[in-house]
Amino acid sequence: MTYCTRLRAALPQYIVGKSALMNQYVNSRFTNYYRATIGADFFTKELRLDDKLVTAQIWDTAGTERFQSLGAALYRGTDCCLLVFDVTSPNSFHALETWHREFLVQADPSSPDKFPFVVVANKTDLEERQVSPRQAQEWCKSCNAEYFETSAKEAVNVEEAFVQAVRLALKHHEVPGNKAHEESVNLLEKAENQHTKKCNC
Ligand SMILES: Nc1nc2c(ncn2[C@@H]2O[C@H](COP(=O)(O)OP(=O)(O)OP(=O)(O)O)[C@@H](O)[C@H]2O)c(=O)[nH]1
Repeated sequence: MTYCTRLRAALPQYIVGKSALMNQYVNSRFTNYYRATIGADFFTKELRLDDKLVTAQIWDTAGTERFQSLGAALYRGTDCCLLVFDVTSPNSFHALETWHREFLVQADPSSPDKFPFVVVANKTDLEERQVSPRQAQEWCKSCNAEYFETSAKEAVNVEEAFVQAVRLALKHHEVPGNKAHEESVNLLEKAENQHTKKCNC
């Protein structure tokens, strides 16, 4: 059975390493080269979770673009949101509050207080850390978000963070009445049709 779920990396306007995290998770690669994301990038990743084959759609949104300008359509139907900050940038950490709030406004989930968030503290390989794990964990507790410390550069905890996001996304997706439920089912049908076509060729 194939499950299809959607995640978004909705992130503050700092170059916190969103694309690097994606690249590490999807392609097992890292580069020091910086290329700004324009609009949003889209990736898929297939993974086996327990007995289920899951296709995760992961959206990497541009950190330099105003959140609102991307439009609610991009955020609706999301099953889980990853909020990323850079542990060497207190500003990127403080911006999480705004991104968290704005995401809920734009995505407009059926039960905002139950919507799953994963907070990712990235660039932990750097020595000039300025946001402590305790500080970050306290904030996560206040909004019921799960917390991971990562280094996209050294491939530390990246897979763990994404896999947990997929688990939470599936759980959210399976709750009838969630807006994401219907949209994801449509996506699943599309994927199956494509698969049949491929097999017939
Ligand atoms: N040392 C270190 N550098 C990192 C890490 N992750 C990303 N970087 C670097 O940080 C810079 C920005 O990374 P990106 O992944 O492009 O950042 P982004 O958040 O996607 O930026 P936008 O696309 O502008 O939103 C790049 O030069 C990366 O090489 C990390 O874990 N450790």
